Amino acid sequence: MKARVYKSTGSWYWLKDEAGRFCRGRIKGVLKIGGITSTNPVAVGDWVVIEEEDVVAGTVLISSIDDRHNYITRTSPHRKAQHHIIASNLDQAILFATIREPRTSQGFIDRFLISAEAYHIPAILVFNKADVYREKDLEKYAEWEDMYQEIGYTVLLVSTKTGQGIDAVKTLLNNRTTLLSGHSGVGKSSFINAVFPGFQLKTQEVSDWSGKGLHTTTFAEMFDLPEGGSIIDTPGIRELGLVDFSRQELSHYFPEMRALLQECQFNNCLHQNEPGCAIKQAVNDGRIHVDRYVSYCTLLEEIRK
Ligand SMILES: Nc1nc2c(ncn2[C@@H]2O[C@H](COP(=O)(O)OP(=O)(O)OP(=O)(O)O)[C@@H](O)[C@H]2O)c(=O)[nH]1
Ligand SMILES: [Zn+2]
Repeated sequence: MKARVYKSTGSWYWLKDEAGRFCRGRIKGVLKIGGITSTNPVAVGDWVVIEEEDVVAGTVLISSIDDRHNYITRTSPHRKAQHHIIASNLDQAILFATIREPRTSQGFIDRFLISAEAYHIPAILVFNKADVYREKDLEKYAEWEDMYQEIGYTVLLVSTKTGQGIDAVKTLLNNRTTLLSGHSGVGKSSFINAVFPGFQLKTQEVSDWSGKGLHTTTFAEMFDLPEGGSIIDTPGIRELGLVDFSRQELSHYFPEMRALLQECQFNNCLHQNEPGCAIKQAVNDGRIHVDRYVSYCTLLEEIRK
């Protein structure tokens, strides 16, 4: 029978089988996944095959893991030798951000988007605390909304306080597995509490099964939403780390640059001062937003060769 992993504590896993029953499972023998060595072979979000172990105790054995359509790691998706998979099979990642109290920086937003691109996870931007935005903040929001929508990202303005825009986010969560990310204090918990009353209670129940209390800071955990779909919200992974890749790869994770890369005169162009650079041309023409190009240059500086 198939089951999905909701929580991992190292040696035991909390699973939900196809019939909707929760059970506790552990790994049967040695599991190999596509030749990858991982410090935790089974991750939250994985689909696995289970076999009955102890019917009375309700425990099962995990005998194999289905291929993952994507996953996030603590270090990097490219450092295969030592990576630690935190969560898998994500349909989307939402970044909660704010224009005020406090202002999320564009650098942080772009970092998140680039990581999501590198992990092959569709990203959504949700700007919260609309109720406190002043005119200048709303102008900034409008500017970012234009800039990011133009590239193809979904951008929403919400307030968990007044309820503005909340239904639109709720709709996006339906029947999907969503990773929630964002700086501390942007209102992720407020959002969950506002749209899913009673959810807190449920988290408690699920987390108590091990009898060891909550260890959510180190281990990812997935929760079902009452109206279908599930979210992964773990403090330790709220800020998707910048993945580890080469300087050459960086522009591939900017969707607005990706389409133009073939047009640069040099195929190893880093879009700095090279002649015949299609990216710089597009920045000059206004087809690529100059602020996104600045983010690109800043990140390029940070990446060692
Ligand atoms: N004005 C206003 N304040 C909000 C809104 N949403 C959340 N807050 C406040 O922002 C603060 C942080 O909210 P939380 O929901 O705890 O933020 P969080 O993202 O879960 O933070 P961590 O749990 O630290 O990651 C709280 O004081 C909330 O009351 C909003 O829409 N408007
Ligand atoms: Zn170029």
